[in-house]
Amino acid sequence: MSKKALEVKGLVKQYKDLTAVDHLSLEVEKGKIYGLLGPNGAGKSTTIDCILGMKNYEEGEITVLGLSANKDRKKLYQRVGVQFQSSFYPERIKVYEICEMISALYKKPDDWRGLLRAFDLEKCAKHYVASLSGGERQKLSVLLALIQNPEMVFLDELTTGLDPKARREVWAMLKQLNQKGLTIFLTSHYMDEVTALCDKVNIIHHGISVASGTPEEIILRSGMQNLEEAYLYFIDEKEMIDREVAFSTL
Ligand SMILES: Nc1ncnc2c1ncn2[C@@H]1O[C@H](COP(=O)(O)OP(=O)(O)OP(=O)(O)O)[C@@H](O)[C@H]1O
Repeated sequence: MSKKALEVKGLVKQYKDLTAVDHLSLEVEKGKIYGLLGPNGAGKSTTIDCILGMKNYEEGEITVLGLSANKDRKKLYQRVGVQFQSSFYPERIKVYEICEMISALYKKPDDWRGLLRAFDLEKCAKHYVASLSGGERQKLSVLLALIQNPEMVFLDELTTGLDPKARREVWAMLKQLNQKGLTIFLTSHYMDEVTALCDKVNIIHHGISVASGTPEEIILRSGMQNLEEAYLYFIDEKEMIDREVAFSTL
C-alpha cells in the first residue's frame, strides 16, 4: 500500500496572464502534518483548490489518497475533510444544525457533540453561526472539516483570528487526531504554529517552491536561528533573484 497521502507533480495554474502556481511538486506521507507556507498571494489557496478539484489547472498530475479529485470526487470527499471559509455557511443556521447537516452527508461521522466540547463551542450550540465571534467561527470551520472522521484534512489558514489559548487548543486537538493517524495539510502565516505542528513544510513564493523539508532542515539550510527568520531569508532570496532576472532582461 502506498505511503503517500498526496502527490502533486508539476502543477501549473494560470489566471489569464498570472501564473499563480508554477510547476509545483510536493508529496505528503500518510500520517504526517504538512505545511504550505508563503506570503499573501503566493498561491497557497489556489494550490489547495486545484488539489481538491475546485479549480481547473493547465498542467500537472495530482493524486489524493490514490484518487483524482477530477475523476473520483465523490469517493474522495468521503475520505477528505476540507475547512471552508466561514462565509461559505448559510447565515440563518444554528451551530448544532450545521453540525447535524454536515454529519448527515457522511457514512461514518464523528460524534459532533464531542467535537463541540473539545473545541469549547458547546455553549454556542444553539447560537446562529452568523452571531459567533470571528474566532468561534474559525474554530467551527476546523471542527466541521473533522466531523466526517476524515483520513486527511485540508486546513487553509488554520488559526487566523484565534486568541492564543484557542490556538493552542486547536493545535492540541489536531496533534491528538494526527497521533491517531490523521494526515493534515495546512497553510498558516504563523511560524510558531508551523514549528509546533508540521513534520514538513514547503515555502512558496509567486507560485514557485523556494524551500522544502523539515523545519529543522530549512532552518539549517538558511543559516538562521528559527523558522520565521529562515522563511524571510528564502522569500528575500527569491525576490532578489526575480529582480536580477528582470534587470538582465531590460
Ligand atoms: N479567481 C482569480 N482570478 C484571478 N486571480 C486570482 C484568482 N484567485 C487568486 N488569484 C491571484 O492568484 C494569486 C494567488 O492567490 P492565492 O489566493 O492562491 O494566494 P494565497 O497564497 O492563498 O494568499 P493568502 O495568504 O493571501 O491567502 C494572487 O496573486 C491572487 O490575486
